[in-house]
Amino acid sequence: MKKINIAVDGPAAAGKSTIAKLVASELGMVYVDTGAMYRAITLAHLAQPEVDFETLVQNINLKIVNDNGQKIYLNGEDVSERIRENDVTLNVSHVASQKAVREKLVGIQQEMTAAKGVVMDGRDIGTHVIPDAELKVYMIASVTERAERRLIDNQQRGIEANFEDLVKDIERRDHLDMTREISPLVKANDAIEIDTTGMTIETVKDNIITLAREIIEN
Ligand SMILES: Nc1ncnc2c1ncn2[C@@H]1O[C@H](COP(=O)(O)OP(=O)(O)O)[C@@H](O)[C@H]1O
Ligand SMILES: Nc1ccn([C@@H]2O[C@H](COP(=O)(O)OP(=O)(O)O)[C@@H](O)[C@H]2O)c(=O)n1
Repeated sequence: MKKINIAVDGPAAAGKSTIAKLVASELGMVYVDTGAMYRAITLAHLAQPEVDFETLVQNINLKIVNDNGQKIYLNGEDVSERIRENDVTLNVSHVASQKAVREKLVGIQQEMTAAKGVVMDGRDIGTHVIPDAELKVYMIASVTERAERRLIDNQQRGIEANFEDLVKDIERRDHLDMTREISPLVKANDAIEIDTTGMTIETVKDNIITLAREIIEN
């Protein structure tokens, strides 16, 4: 069977991580959430805002454990839940626009995908990290549906949230991510767009599995 990489990109809270994790599990592939890496660097920046980004990323110890899901450790501490909190979410797009940060993380991500067999989700995976990925998916959904989904996520995690603020945050982050200078969020020319508005998780997952199997088996 052919070993492939799958790139899943799209705006905030479109369902990328949820679907990428399920697809990886069903196909026996490794799931990598790159947003978590930008969030972990953001957490480090918030702890030391006076340190420039170049120095920050040189001295950081980031460990990513991908085993049926993903855990992320910052300087030895498991920060997988902490990075979902509002202070990180508010600052992450600014941190992710920094050249030193992107160079460091893209390097790690390209090492992780070199041997193939990875489903990786983010903003620039199909365009910059793995431009030769065998399957590229660009996942979108309406802003209101994305905010409703994130509201439920946050309530389940015990993170304070309300619908109006989530709509604003999602729109603000999408704008920053789509207009930044380095590797902005954009659909790769060869990506397949899936609008998940009104779709169940099962249906989205099955659509991508079908696309992947066609490539793997041919
Ligand atoms: N059709 C769907 N596709 C993907 N996620 C969905 C769908 N319907 C509801 N959800 C929910 O939406 C949320 C999406 O969050 P997440 O996967 O973290 O998005 P992203 O990685 O794009 O930010 C999850 O809580 C998931 O259960
Ligand atoms: N490959 C990536 C992944 C995330 N990011 C940045 O990291 C932020 C958080 O990503 P995420 O996937 O955790 O965001 P959510 O949509 O899950 O809230 C994004 O808003 C981008 O600013 C990026 O620039 N490039």
